Amino acid sequence: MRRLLRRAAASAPASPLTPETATAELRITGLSHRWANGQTVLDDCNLVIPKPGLWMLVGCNGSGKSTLFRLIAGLIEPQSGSISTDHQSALVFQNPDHQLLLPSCSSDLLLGMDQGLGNSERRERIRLRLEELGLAGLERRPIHALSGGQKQRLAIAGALASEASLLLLDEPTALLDPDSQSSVLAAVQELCRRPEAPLTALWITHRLEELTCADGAAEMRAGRIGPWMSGIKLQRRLQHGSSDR
Ligand SMILES: Nc1ncnc2c1ncn2[C@@H]1O[C@H](COP(=O)(O)OP(=O)(O)OP(=O)(O)O)[C@@H](O)[C@H]1O
Repeated sequence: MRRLLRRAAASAPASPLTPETATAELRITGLSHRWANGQTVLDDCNLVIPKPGLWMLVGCNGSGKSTLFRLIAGLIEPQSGSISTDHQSALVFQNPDHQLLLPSCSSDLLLGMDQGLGNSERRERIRLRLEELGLAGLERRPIHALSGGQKQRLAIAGALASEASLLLLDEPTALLDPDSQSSVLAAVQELCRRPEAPLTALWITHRLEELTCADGAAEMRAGRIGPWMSGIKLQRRLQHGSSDR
């Protein structure tokens, strides 16, 4: 398996992995980020995703959640600290219309696929990706004829078409009605809990009811990440206005 290790240029060169590092799906150590205007957005963040599953982050606007995702996805280089994972990551945004670029379901999935694959292999992968997101048989469906929930599930299928196994979902249900919200959440939950090759998903939400579906949940506050706890426990804490820190 590939292991990606991004660390700040100023820190020591990448060393052989310790056994402890090797078992985590994602390990973030001492990660800080400051914007050019001097604002510290992430302040010595530490996070370990110990196993595949659906892991949720909550935090008020501006607490640094999306910046953290951009660092994990490699869109920004760490200024200090390190990010280590075996997985290829892919981002899924709030609005699938910003992510779906081609006119039909299959053409959109093709875009993210390894261009070296043969036609039958591509067709089979498209079929599988659609099936696992509850979109079986919609290869030729124009994207404008999908519901909001179907579009978001297609965006997730697109992320997986690139062979990503670490999904970074940034408020993927914020624009959806309750039924579509449930369909997206259930689809991701199933992918994260399937017996074979379960995915690891990190999911940002402001919808506290979603926390009950998480395998673990943590709060981001002023650029720091709190400890993992059960989604129900974090939900209760936030509803009652208390916090660990
Ligand atoms: N490219 C940038 N340059 C300067 N500041 C930025 C940049 N991107 C984000 N910020 C600032 O960093 C802070 C954190 O932004 P971020 O988008 O990570 O927060 P968030 O927790 O995802 O918020 P929200 O819940 O509103 O999406 C904000 O104050 C934002 O204005």
